[in-house]
Amino acid sequence: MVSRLPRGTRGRDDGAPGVARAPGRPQVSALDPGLDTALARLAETEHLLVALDFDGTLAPFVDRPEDARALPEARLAVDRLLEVSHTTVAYVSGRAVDSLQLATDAQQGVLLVGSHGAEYRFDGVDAHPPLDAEDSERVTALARAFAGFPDEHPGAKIERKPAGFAVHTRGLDADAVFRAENDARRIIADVAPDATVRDGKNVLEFSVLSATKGDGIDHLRDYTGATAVLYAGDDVTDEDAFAVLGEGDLPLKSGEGPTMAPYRVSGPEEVARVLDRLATLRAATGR
Ligand SMILES: O=P(O)(O)OC[C@H]1O[C@H](O[C@H]2O[C@H](CO)[C@@H](O)[C@H](O)[C@H]2O)[C@H](O)[C@@H](O)[C@@H]1O
Repeated sequence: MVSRLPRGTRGRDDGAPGVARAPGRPQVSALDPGLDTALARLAETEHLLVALDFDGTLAPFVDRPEDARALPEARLAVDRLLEVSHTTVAYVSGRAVDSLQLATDAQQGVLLVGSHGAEYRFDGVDAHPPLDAEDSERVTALARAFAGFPDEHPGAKIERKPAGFAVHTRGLDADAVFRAENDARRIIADVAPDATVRDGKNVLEFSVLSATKGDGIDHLRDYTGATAVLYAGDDVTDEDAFAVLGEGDLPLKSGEGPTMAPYRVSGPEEVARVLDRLATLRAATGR
């Protein structure tokens, strides 16, 4: 359901004369007043969990998944949040947890949720997907079935994950995307018809597990004892995370597209601005 969608302002009052800002900090700019009020309320909570999707939320999209990096100002805002007590930051991604660790160069203390809620790395301890023998066989069979895929679909890339694969089509023309996705869906239907299939931005993903980012948020909430959660995400799979948020939490959509999140900003730059503002508000509570 698409509900009211207050939007962060874009470019309004940026770099106003006389407004001092620390190097690397996002430019000072007024946020949507409704969003700013919600951030101020959130900052007052006893234990705050700030859970952040990565690609499209902290990091702009790039052609090669291994090249994606968070905007420096987003990273700096996370650093500021990590300095405040009773505040936990988590990265929650469709990436495998190893890939997420590499791409984020995750700061000490940041909790990681990978593979859409199937993998966790909390305080240096890994919890891997509980693949039984049958699941493992299905992953192996899929690997075999997709072995020739990049040759049959030049430009398409396969990204391996512990419980499945992503078929990347960024940069292909519409016909090639259509053929690649059709072919991938056919292979999955033949080899692992029960697999979970997810559409993303220029990517088709499939997993022999059915965990969602909503499971990831529930687990993070239990683990941290968080009394309120900000979750920011840009893609369809982030709707699973928004769906488990409730009273007192703050769902924030990054970028275009339908969403159930009541707050929206235009993309990673504005997400960084929101996080910086939240860090300021949270620090001002004296924690
Ligand atoms: O849940 P997320 O952190 O948003 O991860 C979703 C997928 O992100 C990555 O793919 C996307 O970003 C790439 C780098 O910018 C881009 O090339 C690709 O087109 C996007 O779909 C990642 O590679 C996937 O594993 C994630 O599931």
